[in-house]
Amino acid sequence: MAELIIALDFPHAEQALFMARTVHGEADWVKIGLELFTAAGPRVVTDMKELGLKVFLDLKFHDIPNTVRGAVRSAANLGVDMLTLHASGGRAMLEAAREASLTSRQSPLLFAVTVLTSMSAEDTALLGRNDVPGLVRDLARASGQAGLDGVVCSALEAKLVKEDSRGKLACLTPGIRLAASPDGAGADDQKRVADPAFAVTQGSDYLVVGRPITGAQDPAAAIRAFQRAMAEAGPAKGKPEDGAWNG
Ligand SMILES: O=c1ccn([C@@H]2O[C@H](COP(=O)(O)O)[C@@H](O)[C@H]2O)c(=O)[nH]1
Repeated sequence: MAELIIALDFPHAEQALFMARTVHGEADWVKIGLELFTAAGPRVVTDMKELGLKVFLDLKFHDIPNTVRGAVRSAANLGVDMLTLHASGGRAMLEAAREASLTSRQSPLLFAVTVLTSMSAEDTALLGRNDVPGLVRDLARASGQAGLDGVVCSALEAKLVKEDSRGKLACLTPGIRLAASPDGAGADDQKRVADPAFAVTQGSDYLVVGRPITGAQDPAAAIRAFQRAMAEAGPAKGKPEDGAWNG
């Protein structure tokens, strides 16, 4: 069963904790990203853990292997359950991260970011690749070879990653919106977007949702709406043209 992760993108710990208490009991996972961690520091991780929540630390490490090894060790010591690094950091960096995770007491799950969901083929063309799915697949392969647990991609590539890795890599998909609209309305700054049912039918294991929940009038009700859509995902909804658009 796929799990929902709530992205707590706030500038102050108090706001994040207020939201965490509001959604408590509705979701097991929260995501602490660059904005919150930079503002609030490691203490906010401890606070979330004390509330009984699982913490996904989404700092997307991308540096030389020795530095990333140390960063993963530090994050593991904070007690995070999952963290991210960039797949494009190279094989040695990914392996250093894995070694640090495996030798830590907590061994957090490691997910490699393939192509950010805010990027389109126009963006990746600057990196010499205009086939987003192909680039996601290649970066996912490298992540799998380095022994990582999974990758971050959009729901549009989840099926490809699952098939290519023979189900070995878990898929974590941000860019999830309830009302998937072909003209991109409601997508905010996300380019590769899908609705929850589509993500689940494509094999996504973790769906990350921020603003549609944290910006809702009733965040707990919004979480329930996402969970209902995930639970209702039937096999008939898996056609590529349903529930997805590609900006
Ligand atoms: O490729 C990526 C990797 C990470 N994210 C993060 O997910 C959430 C999405 O928030 P929304 O408000 O639902 O758009 C956000 O914290 C990003 O940092 C991503 O969107 N895409």
